[in-house]
Amino acid sequence: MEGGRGSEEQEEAYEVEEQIGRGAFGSAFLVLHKVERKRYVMKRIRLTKQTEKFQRTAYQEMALIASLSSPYIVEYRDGWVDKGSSVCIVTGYCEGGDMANKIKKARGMLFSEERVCKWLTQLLLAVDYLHSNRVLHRDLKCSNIFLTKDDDIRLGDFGLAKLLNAEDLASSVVGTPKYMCPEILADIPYGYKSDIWSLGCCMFEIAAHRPAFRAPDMQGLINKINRSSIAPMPTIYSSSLKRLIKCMLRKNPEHRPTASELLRDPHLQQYLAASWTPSPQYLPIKPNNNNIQEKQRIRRSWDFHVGRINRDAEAGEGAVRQSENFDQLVRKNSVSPFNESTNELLEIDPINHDEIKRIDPGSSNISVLDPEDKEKDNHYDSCILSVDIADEKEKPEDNGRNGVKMVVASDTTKQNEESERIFKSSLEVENNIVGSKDEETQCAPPVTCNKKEEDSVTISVSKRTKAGDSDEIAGVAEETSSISTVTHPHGENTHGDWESLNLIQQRANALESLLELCAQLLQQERLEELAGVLRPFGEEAVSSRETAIWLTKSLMSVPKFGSDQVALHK
Ligand SMILES: Nc1ncnc2c1ncn2[C@@H]1O[C@H](COP(=O)(O)OP(=O)(O)OP(=O)(O)O)[C@@H](O)[C@H]1O
Repeated sequence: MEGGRGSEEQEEAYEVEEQIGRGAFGSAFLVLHKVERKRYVMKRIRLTKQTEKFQRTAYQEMALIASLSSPYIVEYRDGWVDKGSSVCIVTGYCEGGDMANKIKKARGMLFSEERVCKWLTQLLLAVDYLHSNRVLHRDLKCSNIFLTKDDDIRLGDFGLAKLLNAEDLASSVVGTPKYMCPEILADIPYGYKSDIWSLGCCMFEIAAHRPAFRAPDMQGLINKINRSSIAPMPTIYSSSLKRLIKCMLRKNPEHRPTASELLRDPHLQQYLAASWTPSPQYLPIKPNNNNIQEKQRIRRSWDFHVGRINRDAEAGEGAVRQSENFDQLVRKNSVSPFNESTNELLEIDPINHDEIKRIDPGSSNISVLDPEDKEKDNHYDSCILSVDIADEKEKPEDNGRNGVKMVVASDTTKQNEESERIFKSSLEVENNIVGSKDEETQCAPPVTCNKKEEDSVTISVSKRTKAGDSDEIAGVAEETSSISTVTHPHGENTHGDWESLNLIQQRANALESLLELCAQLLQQERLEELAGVLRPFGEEAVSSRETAIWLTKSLMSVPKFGSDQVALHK
């Protein structure tokens, strides 16, 4: 990277094929490397500050950009300062174009859950890579997210904002107000969590094909951003995905998870495993302590859960054999708490979905990540509760049929016999809209795998809807919803308090998720499916009255907490 003659030679290595863009800060060209015969994109960014000091900064920034390399960021090829008036940066050419265009071209046809989750994972890997190298992107938007011909992400234009002067940047923010984060509005410096906000805005847009924040006027927009008031996302997406996007858009930057915390979410594990960098650092589950008995208990539960142990024998009298569909569903939607090669029990270490109290490492422009802070990330207790509306379109026998399947399961709770009586029974209901009805009641094992949580409640609802083969789905086709997690850092509260709190939280979340689902089905007038969801609470199964009594009792019997101790799930 040299100025003067050196830069001319560098520029001569490329043949300009066409100008592909002209923005406020300069121009973009599609160029061909004369020797490599490979296409690149050359961006010429005008330097507004001509001082020697600023040129030095420009070189430093380019050196930084040049030193970064990740499978999910646009490859840097070359860079120079052109006769002191502009910076030229040559990067890899992404044949798939940018995400803003991709959304436009889709013309309302939503992308599949799998595709959105893959993109989210790859973007998080890119952002985590930048942040681990203490680089802020500062200009994350759909038009800076590129796609390869294989539909993989390449994040572009990172770090460039630093080369632009403050006025230009301010005007660019005004030019793209939908990406403004609350801290910018509050005059708090842009930090790592501001990148997370912008990524949340991008992900919302990718999922919903419309901006996360929209208002008829600027004041309305600012109000919405300040309240972090986002419109609902399309119902085809799982609540796990929606939850991940929503938590990136929390108003308080400290409450937004980091990219690496998001990557540890169980919902993204399969996409992470398929990525170029399936680093163990993102595993949500970590080696547990040496409690052998506890390990055996969980191993047994797990084997039972995935059907390795005969359920009839395990569940005892009254149990009914579960359908093959249920087994497939459970396996498909479960993350094993074991390292299957070493048989080692692992512990779920999810993101703290609601109240991660971290110091934002990016509260100043570029700051050092605190290694101790990273350490702390590994010390969250957790419990899991899920309401899953799973896609079952892969099953040939279900092709094109609609139905609802519901499973309610709970681990034993020593403290509460009544809850055990009600929730130890697992209910499976299949309500086939087109044809045959098939109802079974079945005991199911616990799904949670946190050694500290004796009590867990899992409600899992799978719903089959007709889904096309196309990757881009119009309308409702599939849903896989939610793993709600309550976590807390060690030491903030007494263990007993947290156990009770988690228990209440799980129950409240279970109820909330169930009600949300029912309301949604009612609103969409999917009454038969609604009936299927509610059937387990009817006379012949678990009565709604009993459930209500049990929930009320358990909520009334818990100790009171100070408001600062309560991590509420939203
Ligand atoms: N690495 C790349 N691969 C493929 N296309 C690219 C690449 N970089 C930029 N482009 C395309 O070139 C065009 C111009 O890009 P450029 O970044 O200069 O402008 P912009 O995205 O419109 O504006 P800005 O990023 O300044 O807001 C856009 O259509 C963009 O999709």
